[in-house]
Amino acid sequence: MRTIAEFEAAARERLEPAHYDFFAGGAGDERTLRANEAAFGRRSLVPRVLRGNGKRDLAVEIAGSPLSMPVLVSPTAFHRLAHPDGERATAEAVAAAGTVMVVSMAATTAIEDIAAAARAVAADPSLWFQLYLQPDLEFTGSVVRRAERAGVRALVVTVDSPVFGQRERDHRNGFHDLPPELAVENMRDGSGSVRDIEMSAELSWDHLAWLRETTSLPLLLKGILHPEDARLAVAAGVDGLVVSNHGGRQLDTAVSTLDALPELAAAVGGVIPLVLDGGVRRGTDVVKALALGANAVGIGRPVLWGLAAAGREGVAEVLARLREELDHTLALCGAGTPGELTADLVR
Ligand SMILES: Cc1cc2nc3c(=O)[nH]c(=O)nc-3n(C[C@H](O)[C@H](O)[C@H](O)COP(=O)(O)O)c2cc1C
Ligand SMILES: CCCCC(=O)C(=O)O
Repeated sequence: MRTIAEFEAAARERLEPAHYDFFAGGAGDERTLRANEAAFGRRSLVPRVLRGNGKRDLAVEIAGSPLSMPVLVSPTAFHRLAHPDGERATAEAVAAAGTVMVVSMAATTAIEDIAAAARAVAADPSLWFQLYLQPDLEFTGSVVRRAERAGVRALVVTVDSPVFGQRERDHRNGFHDLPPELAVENMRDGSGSVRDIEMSAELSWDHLAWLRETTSLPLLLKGILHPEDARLAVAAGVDGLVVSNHGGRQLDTAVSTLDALPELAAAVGGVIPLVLDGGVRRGTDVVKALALGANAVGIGRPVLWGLAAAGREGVAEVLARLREELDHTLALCGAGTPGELTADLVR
């Protein structure tokens, strides 16, 4: 299998239909889900030539973490629904590839076990932890302490989910919960019972200020689309933003991330890094996002397709293909590094 589309087809064959739909689906009419990919298709590259870039270097640094390429793994829930090895397999493949895995708060493996798996293949792996701020701040604080002790290098606070998106496929399939043998392991409280993740519309910048006080880890906000929110985030001392519409799973008809990117890049003016996710499937997509102002991209579903199709090897293969395509596209655009990509290369 060479392309992410082929991995998706293989994953679809293997997965229970309701689980495939949970991974693949989006909110409402899935307009935003489609728009993310379509936005890359609407743009063309205008390559430069004779630039003398025989040796390319894909490495970047984001929020203090080194990445071997400007592609990280966005947080996705329930990896053990995709493959029995679940998040451990993902962590091994991502650590071996030298990039960042953002572990979902809704992982089906405990953060300590994910960190151990990553450390078994790389001396100093970069794991970030995604957090839904819980209205119970004391419990939120205990999850943060746990992630810190496990050695995560940044927190990614998802802010696009004041309520859970309406996913019609899940309603139709009656898919609402994990099977009884799986649990959201990072939501265990002191007594060992597993709490439900609460989405809360009460959350405000005050809660973020509390989090900023409670940890010294770099903080990124995930799910920023409005430039004014980007400015507020900079003012709040946030260390980075993930330009995301949750892969079209929250607000349907929300702007595609690539369309939102230029205004967000202008709003932050390079003061903090921007990671874009949603619809990235090819090396050319990565180049377009970087040229229009992202410092890196995140991939969600492609990792799940690799994992479902072939476990750790499948995730490794998805990352290897994207790296190869990115390197190839840089060469064809006359660029030697991600930093050389500029907006004039995109129409
Ligand atoms: C099955 C699935 C589960 C997800 N779970 C989470 C999650 O737990 N936390 C979160 O912040 N985002 C979650 N996301 C959103 C991803 O982090 C990311 O924004 C999105 O998948 C990017 O789009 P892409 O799948 O087109 O690459 C999930 C996405 C999918 C597809
Ligand atoms: C409570 C699980 C949240 C998973 C999630 O964020 C998603 O499915 O998009």
